[in-house]
Amino acid sequence: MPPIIEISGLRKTYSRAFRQPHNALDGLDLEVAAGQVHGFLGPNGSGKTTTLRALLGLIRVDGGTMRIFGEEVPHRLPDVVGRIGAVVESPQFFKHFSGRLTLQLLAESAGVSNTRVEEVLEQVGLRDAAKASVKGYSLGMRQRLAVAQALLKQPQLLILDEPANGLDPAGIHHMRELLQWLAHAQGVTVVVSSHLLSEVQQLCDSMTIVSRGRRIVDGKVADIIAGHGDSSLTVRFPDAASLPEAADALAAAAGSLGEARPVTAAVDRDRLVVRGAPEPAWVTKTLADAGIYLSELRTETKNLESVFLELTGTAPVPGHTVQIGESAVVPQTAPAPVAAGDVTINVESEGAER
Ligand SMILES: Nc1ncnc2c1ncn2[C@@H]1O[C@H](COP(=O)(O)OP(=O)(O)OP(=O)(O)O)[C@@H](O)[C@H]1O
Repeated sequence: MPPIIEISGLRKTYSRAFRQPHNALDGLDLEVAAGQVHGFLGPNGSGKTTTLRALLGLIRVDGGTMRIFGEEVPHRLPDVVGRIGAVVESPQFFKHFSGRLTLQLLAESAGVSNTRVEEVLEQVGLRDAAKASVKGYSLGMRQRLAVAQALLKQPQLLILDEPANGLDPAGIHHMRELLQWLAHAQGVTVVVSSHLLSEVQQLCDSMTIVSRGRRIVDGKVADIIAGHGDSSLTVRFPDAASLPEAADALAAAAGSLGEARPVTAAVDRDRLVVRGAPEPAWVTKTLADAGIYLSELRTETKNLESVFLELTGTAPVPGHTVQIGESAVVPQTAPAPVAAGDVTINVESEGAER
């Protein structure tokens, strides 16, 4: 099955008063496969919201190609917009309406039944607060209402910008279960941009990490962590004077292992950091054979946060070539954005380009 979202070589430059133009997207590539939760991760200002807004036809881009459900957007957005639900940036609602009335009005205008309103209220956990007016809703409740709104038309693609924003831990848990259920049981493709790395690690099947408007890495979350998750061992001794001797003993023993991947043992202040050891017991035995006894041996496993920091810390600098994948040859000017029309989108200030 072709990807649900395909973006190639996307470029967006913002002009800024009295300053150099800023390349928010510098040849960004993105692919999202069907029926999974895909995390879109990147440091502040790396271009996530710009990408999502471009995809939804809310801003013009300066180059690149984008496809949703195989249709080129923004040209063909009207053909696919009915299959997309999205929440981009802070949702805006009429404060004096209740959550239920808000959804009922939207449902009516979209030709969706009232039964569906009750279903989505239940799904996002707002049933008990459905009668209350939105002005009394917390940020997290508004976020749930926005997701409910995006779900009304039973979209096949759900795009959420920072969905955990404002949610408490129980709300995050609930949202995670809902999004995973939608993807895994209902076959909805869910794209989630987030800063919450541990949340992405728990929520997403696959992810794309971006930095400075470019893709740094993409793939299954578990594979990315495993691929960059070179765990290390921290070894401490009763006497720090043993450190150089221990490092030498491990280096000598590593030479006879004949492993393709070298074992390294580096002294770092009061500890030895060992990488590439076949197993912790190999370190203990090697040191004991050399007459060196350790006081602590700890495995330091990398998580998504350390992988993210490592990858975005070594991100490409502006103007350099893309690291992963090739950007397509792109037109210099993309067609005008299509109005949001009947897509379920919440934006703070539609199309406003500062
Ligand atoms: N309308 C605009 N006018 C000028 N510059 C903009 C505009 N929108 C975004 N930018 C700049 O483009 C870059 C990318 O912004 P964008 O909001 O896409 O990043 P992001 O990854 O979503 O960031 P965050 O995680 O902080 O939301 C930033 O440097 C931002 O300041």
